[in-house]
Amino acid sequence: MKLAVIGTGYVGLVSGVCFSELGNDVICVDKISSKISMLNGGEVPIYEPGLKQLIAHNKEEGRLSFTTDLTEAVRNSDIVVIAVGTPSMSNGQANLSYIMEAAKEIGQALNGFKIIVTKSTVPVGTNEKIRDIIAEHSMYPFEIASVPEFLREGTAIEDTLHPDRIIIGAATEIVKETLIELHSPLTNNIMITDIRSAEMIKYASNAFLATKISFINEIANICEKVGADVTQVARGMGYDKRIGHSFLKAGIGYGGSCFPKDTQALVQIAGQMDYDFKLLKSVIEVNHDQRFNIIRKLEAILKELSGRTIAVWGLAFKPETDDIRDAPALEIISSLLSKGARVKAYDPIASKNFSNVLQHECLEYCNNVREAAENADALCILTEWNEFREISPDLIQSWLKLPNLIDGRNLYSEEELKGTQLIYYSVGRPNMNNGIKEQSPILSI
Ligand SMILES: NC(=O)c1ccc[n+]([C@@H]2O[C@H](COP(=O)([O-])OP(=O)(O)OC[C@H]3O[C@@H](n4cnc5c(N)ncnc54)[C@H](O)[C@@H]3O)[C@@H](O)[C@H]2O)c1
Ligand SMILES: O=c1ccn([C@@H]2O[C@H](COP(=O)(O)OP(=O)(O)O[C@H]3O[C@H](CO)[C@@H](O)[C@H](O)[C@H]3O)[C@@H](O)[C@H]2O)c(=O)[nH]1
Repeated sequence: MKLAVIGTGYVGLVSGVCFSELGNDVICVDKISSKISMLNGGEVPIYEPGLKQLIAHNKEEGRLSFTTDLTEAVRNSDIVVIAVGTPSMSNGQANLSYIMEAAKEIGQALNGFKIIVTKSTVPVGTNEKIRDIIAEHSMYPFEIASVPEFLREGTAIEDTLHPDRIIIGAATEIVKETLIELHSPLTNNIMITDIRSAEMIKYASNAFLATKISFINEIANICEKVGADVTQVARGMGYDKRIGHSFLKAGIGYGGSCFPKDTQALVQIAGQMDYDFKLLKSVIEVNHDQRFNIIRKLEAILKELSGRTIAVWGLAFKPETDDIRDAPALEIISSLLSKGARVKAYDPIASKNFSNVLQHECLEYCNNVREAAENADALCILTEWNEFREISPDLIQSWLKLPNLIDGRNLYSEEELKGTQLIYYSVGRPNMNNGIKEQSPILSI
């Protein structure tokens, strides 16, 4: 099949290259000419493991190309995939301006029957608006479909080539049949549904996963008070098949380009229909507060942060990505700076993106873990990069001026801390001091 994919962010690029890998002819379009020049020159504007090689392979095979010319791409395709951004507006609602603009341009470009598939995450009813806008600008017949995307950054190719499920929201047989044929090499688990339900499945899935994270973070906060270990609690809970192990890692809260924006958008979608989504509002509030536990823990140890030097390892919202959209590190570092601390930050690949949005005279971007940690009054770990796991707590202690380690991702085990003189605060686990576990007071029962 011939596909035009509009937008070369994570979703457009990864799904475009994966469709190409399946043997389809794919033209990826972006209005940002620098992105297209990079892609044509063999560079990839985002960091995603394996993506560069897969793009190169499919370009060589002659099945994948990049252009800024949306009209030409649409005219040479049977299926047009919309994968443009739907960022948050200041009130939390999804900004649909890129979607509407793309729909208009697609409508103007149509030159015969095509299926227009929306992969962007959009509020319920948006695909119907897309249909109206295209119809307004085109005299050719077309059909629409909602095929939401569930890939995760960092494992995007694996997720796309081996998805848990494909959701196809469509109204007519021709669309259902064509899209089943397109996706069937990926999985047998293809669910056909109506367009509005497909749109809602995406938001409900992200909201549910975000809820799991906020739930376990609250359990972690209680574990700290009662002297239990949240990693053990999550493990024990996860053995129940109805609960499962995934998305029960306590930490500093979720970030990234999706959960924060999609949870906010779903609250707004509900609100517009006069429904107060109380549970999701709490999930968002808990998530926002969780990142400040890092500050509270630092203050518990150091009291005053003004004049202190704090090392930070990890700026990306999660490992294996250079994406810093809504990364907890942004607010944590901003808070440290506002309290008068000096921050030495290191991330294996996200420092450049981070420094584009956060510059401060007291914020220094370091070239490696040691440079960041040396002579600091405390080290905070904010992203669980494997590179950090490999560094022993002993070595960290030898680099720091004061032996304070705040581990926001529970990287180290009790065993690894034994024998060190570190004061170690993690998430939802007993604090360690000089290699010894601190006992919480026993509950009066
Ligand atoms: N990032 C993810 O991991 C992920 C996963 C699943 C779903 N989603 C959803 O997919 C959508 C895209 O996300 P993303 O992170 O890939 O977006 P992004 O914002 O990183 O990239 C979107 C790209 O679309 C381009 N664009 C916008 N309007 C255009 C137009 N009219 N013509 C050509 N190009 C245009 C922009 O220049 C940009 O490069 C969002 O709705 C998002 O919520 C994202
Ligand atoms: O147990 C967990 C799991 C995740 N996180 C955090 O949650 C955020 C999101 O992680 P993840 O879901 O792995 O990354 P994303 O790439 O944002 O992917 C999510 O958002 C995408 C965009 O909608 C969806 O397509 C994916 O299915 C969905 O997992 C990150 O900050 C993680 O640190 C936790 O704190 N604890």
